[in-house]
Amino acid sequence: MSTDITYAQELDKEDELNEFRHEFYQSPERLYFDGNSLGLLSKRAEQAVNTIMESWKQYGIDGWTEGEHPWFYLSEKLGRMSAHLVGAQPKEVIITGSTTTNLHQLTASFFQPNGKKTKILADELNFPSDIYALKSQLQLKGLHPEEHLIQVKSRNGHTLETSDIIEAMTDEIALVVLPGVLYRSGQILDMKTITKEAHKRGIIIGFDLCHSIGSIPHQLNDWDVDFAFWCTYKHLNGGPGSVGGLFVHQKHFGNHPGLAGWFSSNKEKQFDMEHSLTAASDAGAYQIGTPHLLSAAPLLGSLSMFEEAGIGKIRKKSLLLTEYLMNLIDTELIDHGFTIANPRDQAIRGGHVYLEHPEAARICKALKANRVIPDFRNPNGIRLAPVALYNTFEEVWKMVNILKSIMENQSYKHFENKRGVIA
Ligand SMILES: Cc1ncc(COP(=O)(O)O)c(C=O)c1O
Ligand SMILES: Nc1ccccc1C(=O)C[C@H](N)C(=O)O
Repeated sequence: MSTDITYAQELDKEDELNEFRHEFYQSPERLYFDGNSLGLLSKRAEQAVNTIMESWKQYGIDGWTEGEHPWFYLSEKLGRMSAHLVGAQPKEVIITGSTTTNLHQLTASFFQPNGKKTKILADELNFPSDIYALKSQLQLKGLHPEEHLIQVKSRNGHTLETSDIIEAMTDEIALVVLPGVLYRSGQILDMKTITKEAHKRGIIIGFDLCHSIGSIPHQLNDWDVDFAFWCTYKHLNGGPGSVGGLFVHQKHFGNHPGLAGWFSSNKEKQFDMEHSLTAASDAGAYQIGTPHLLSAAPLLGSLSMFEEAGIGKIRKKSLLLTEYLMNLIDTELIDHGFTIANPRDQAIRGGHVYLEHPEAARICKALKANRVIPDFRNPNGIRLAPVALYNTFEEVWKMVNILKSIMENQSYKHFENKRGVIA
């Protein structure tokens, strides 16, 4: 592979998603590689917020049923628009809540300790919020997390072995909750095999898709996954705090939600104001209260880009970008003490590259001072996400060369090797 910038420029010419980049607000002097933490704003997402504001302006309360996107049906509509990203039937997805509140809802609904089966299986590498939620759900059922939450260990601190996960599925496990893609190493778990093995043992299984949705394809319905949940502010570019999503397999339709509210209702019945809930007959049943419309609105714009681009093309470009980035790191940064700690194998490599370095915290600060935006993850990780819809190969080239000069001139030493508040 050539390390010349002209090679990167050639790759950009062949990029079939090229046009989408111009739809995002990209500052010309900034190189943004943090789309796995907060995706960039697109003009379509901005426009969609204006459209919802306009219906509020024009219709007041009647915006629930009037206007371009009647609010009463927006969560369902956005669910249908997201279904192809997770391989779901349209009615299996709803846009609602946040990652953590959806996990609470789904655990309250699907974790039914019974007889010997009283434990939840998770892993030791998942994002803390999921672990906090699972522990508190156990406590609500009067179960001690120290005893009832089992966390699969990682052999190398970065990845999980499918065989270790399966081995941990003992006859005491009632529920498994795992990430689809690990937030640090970017490893993709074999959701299909793990689901099959869980079901063989009579265990319900759900996945956190925060780092996989919009980055890799999924086949949740075919894989027979029981439930999944995710945020929409990373690869889906819904904006800070945008409304999350969840999937419930159609085989569970008709069950009562663990945490009910009037938006769990069948829509025809909702305004009958009865005190006994008739829950929606699809994933809509897992909604609770009034949708956060202004935080859902950007998704109308951003999801339309995914419908047009298609997750297949997005994944293809993402793999080329991360391959190119790793190759450049191998050749240009070899002498500077970096380790590529994400899997290289395409079958289990997610959408970002994870570098480790003992000086990672201050290297990230030096990158930011040079207008390159990575993110730092404790204790020594640098995440770099070249995003298919808006990053170019040339940007990857520039970023690696800036990183190289920071290492060569040791300018990172001007900063303290300590994380900031957020990263
Ligand atoms: C894997 C994972 N789960 C949960 C969360 C937290 O979710 P939220 O703050 O959207 O509830 C994040 C990131 O914030 C995450 O990366
Ligand atoms: N929600 C946030 C709010 C503020 C700062 C970061 C986040 C993240 O989403 C971090 C992300 N979950 C991560 O994988 O590190």
